[in-house]
Amino acid sequence: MQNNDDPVTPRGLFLVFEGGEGVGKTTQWHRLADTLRAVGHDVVAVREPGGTAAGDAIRSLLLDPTSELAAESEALLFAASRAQLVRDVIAPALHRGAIVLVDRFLLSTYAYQGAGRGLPMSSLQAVNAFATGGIRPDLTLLLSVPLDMAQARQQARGASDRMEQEDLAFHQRVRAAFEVALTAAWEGEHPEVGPVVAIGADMPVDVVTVRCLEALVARWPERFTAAATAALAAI
Ligand SMILES: Nc1ncnc2c1ncn2[C@@H]1O[C@H](COP(=O)(O)OP(=O)(O)O)[C@@H](O)[C@H]1O
Ligand SMILES: Cc1cn([C@H]2C[C@H](O)[C@@H](COP(=O)(O)OP(=O)(O)O)O2)c(=O)[nH]c1=O
Repeated sequence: MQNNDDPVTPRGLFLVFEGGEGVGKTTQWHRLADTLRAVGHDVVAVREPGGTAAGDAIRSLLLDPTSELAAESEALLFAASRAQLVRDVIAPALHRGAIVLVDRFLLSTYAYQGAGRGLPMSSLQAVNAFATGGIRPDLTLLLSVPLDMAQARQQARGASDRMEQEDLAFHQRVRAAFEVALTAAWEGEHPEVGPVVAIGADMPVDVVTVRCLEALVARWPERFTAAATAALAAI
């Protein structure tokens, strides 16, 4: 296990999927993991909250519609799950050179607990710096679709959790926060998030996968051209 006195110096690649509910993050996270493994990459795919025994217990508490949590407790629980995931899974995988794909990370906290719940950004940054020990994504793929499409996809998926049950105004604040994260000014103020790239996800699943891979090829051509070629051939 890492501790905060032992800085993480990863060799692998840390990639994050972000966006509101129903944009297709989980679908693309699965597909990208499968596509990369098929061409021989060592891939570790985990989701937040969760991905460890403690994190999965925290996830149940956070998403259970009957849980009554103050906004501050909620933020600390998301951060606790993240702290465990970084130390048990993400940092060790990066050290051995794996590609780590995470379904949600810091940006979700800023959008949901910051914009959604109205907690101060400086507190969230401090708590999360402690939680992550300073480990930073190499790239965040921020998926977006028009609101009506996200809602239709969400309804098709069924049963809603504690966060999904929040009102429309909450989800509009979350959505707006994700959009702001694409601006150069926001990125400049949040170096801990790393670079963020927008992926238009309002297309068939296969096409969105190719878009994700193209974003990776643009940064790391040697590493991802084979996977992108295979994904294109599969359409
Ligand atoms: N590109 C797409 N086109 C049509 N349906 C999709 C697409 N991507 C995902 N879906 C469907 O939409 C629903 C939500 O997708 P999911 O990946 O769970 O979204 P998220 O993780 O962002 O909430 C699922 O039923 C999924 O099968
Ligand atoms: C990681 C994270 C997630 N969340 C929320 C977003 C989701 O509503 C929920 C995770 O549920 P999940 O089912 O994983 O998301 P999705 O349905 O989009 O695939 O937790 C936060 O509020 N803060 C966070 O830091």
